[in-house]
Amino acid sequence: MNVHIPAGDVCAEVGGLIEIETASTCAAAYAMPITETETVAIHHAGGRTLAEDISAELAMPPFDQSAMDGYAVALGDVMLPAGTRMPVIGRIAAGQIPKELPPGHAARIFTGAPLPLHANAVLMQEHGWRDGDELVLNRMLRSGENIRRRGEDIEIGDHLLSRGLRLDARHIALLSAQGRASVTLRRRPRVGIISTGNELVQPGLPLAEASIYDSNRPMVMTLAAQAGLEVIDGGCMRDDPNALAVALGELSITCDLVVTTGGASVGDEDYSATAVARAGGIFETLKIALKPGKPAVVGRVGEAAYLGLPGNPVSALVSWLILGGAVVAALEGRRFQRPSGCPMPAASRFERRPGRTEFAPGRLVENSGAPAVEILGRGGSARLRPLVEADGLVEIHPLHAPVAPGDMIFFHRFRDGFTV
Ligand SMILES: Nc1nc2c(c(=O)[nH]1)N[C@H]1C(S)=C(S)[C@@H](COP(=O)(O)OP(=O)(O)OC[C@H]3O[C@@H](n4cnc5c(N)ncnc54)[C@H](O)[C@@H]3O)O[C@H]1N2
Ligand code: MOO
Repeated sequence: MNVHIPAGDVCAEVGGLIEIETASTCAAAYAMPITETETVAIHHAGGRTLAEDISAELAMPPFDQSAMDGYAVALGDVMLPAGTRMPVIGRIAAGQIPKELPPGHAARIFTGAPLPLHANAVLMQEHGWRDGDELVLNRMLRSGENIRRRGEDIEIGDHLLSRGLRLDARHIALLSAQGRASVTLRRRPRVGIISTGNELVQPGLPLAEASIYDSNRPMVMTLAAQAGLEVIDGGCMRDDPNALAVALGELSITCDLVVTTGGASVGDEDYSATAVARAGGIFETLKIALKPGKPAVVGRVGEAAYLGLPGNPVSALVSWLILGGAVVAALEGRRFQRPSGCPMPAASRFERRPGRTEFAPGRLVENSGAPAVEILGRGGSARLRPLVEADGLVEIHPLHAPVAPGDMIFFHRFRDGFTV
């Protein structure tokens, strides 16, 4: 059955265009959260979504230890002044089990080595010198100096990480330090990606007249892979809604999300919504208060979420970051939080009309010694060069028009999380 849900039923409309947040919510509503989990070796878990809550099973540090190369000193409650002398007995390297240190004595010790019993301070080796078997302090030493105490970072039972978290290198380090060789993760979302357009030619083949090379599919496949998804290449298809419907139906059997680029707008040759309907899916055509990335189709085919990105390459990129980010988060059972960007002053004037949130390529520059961002590539949703010359995307508020030099705009540095 073909079901078309008019945009107004679900989405709040603002001046004929829907707000970005509403569009993201609409897109995400079609995603069915993945419930399957799998156990994965810790060094393959980066970028994946945690499916278990993690509590500390190990205190960290696990034992009292030296934070410096130097001398462990059993100084009792007193503070030792510079010039103090004491006998040095023993040597403790990392990994060795120390003997008890009698009060008033010192032992050579190295960073990470366990403190001997009674030692309660470590003198950095730069702060003392050896006179035969004796250590001479050349500065004062207080109890507790240069010691990492057992459990001072983490105590057994502390809550560490919550299910739904996307793991990065910091989390992998913490899990490894806890002795975890593997973790339970949500299965990776599987995304099938198709580009559409009679004008498209595959890179590597000769370019026919009135044709361009397909750049969207490789770009979105790369973005999806960077977001930790399993990517299935659905190929490049002609503007034929029946053939596209068949391809969507096939991909929806194995994929959690099917993405097309092109044909998302209002032209007679824009077939993505028609193809979804012919595949038996449901959809909404969105007109979003977003520049570029105004048109998009969201919906579902079978059990797979569907996302029809606009054909212009920069539009496809922005639309993927905004809508794709929301759909992927929903599939992974995460709450989608669109990165807020970092406030930065604009380096120069940027003319624009109010109404839509605008994303434009931006380059970091220095303005009278202070960092600022220069907006590149005026109005070019089809222009890849400014995108490549940029350090990130600037985000301009819908009502901020025009942008004057020094005005605050929001900068999203490429790879600062704004890669989904
Ligand atoms: N009358 C209107 N026309 C258009 C509107 C509108 O509101 N009213 N919106 C414009 C906007 S904004 C965008 S964005 C585009 C979106 O168009 P479609 O999603 O239908 O995409 P196409 O028409 O198929 O292609 C647009 C453009 O992008 C090129 N393209 C398409 N696929 C690829 C690819 N895989 N690699 C590289 N380039 C691609 C295509 O050749 C076109 O130049 O619609 C506007 N029109
Ligand atoms: O939205 Mo179109 O994406 O302005 O180029």
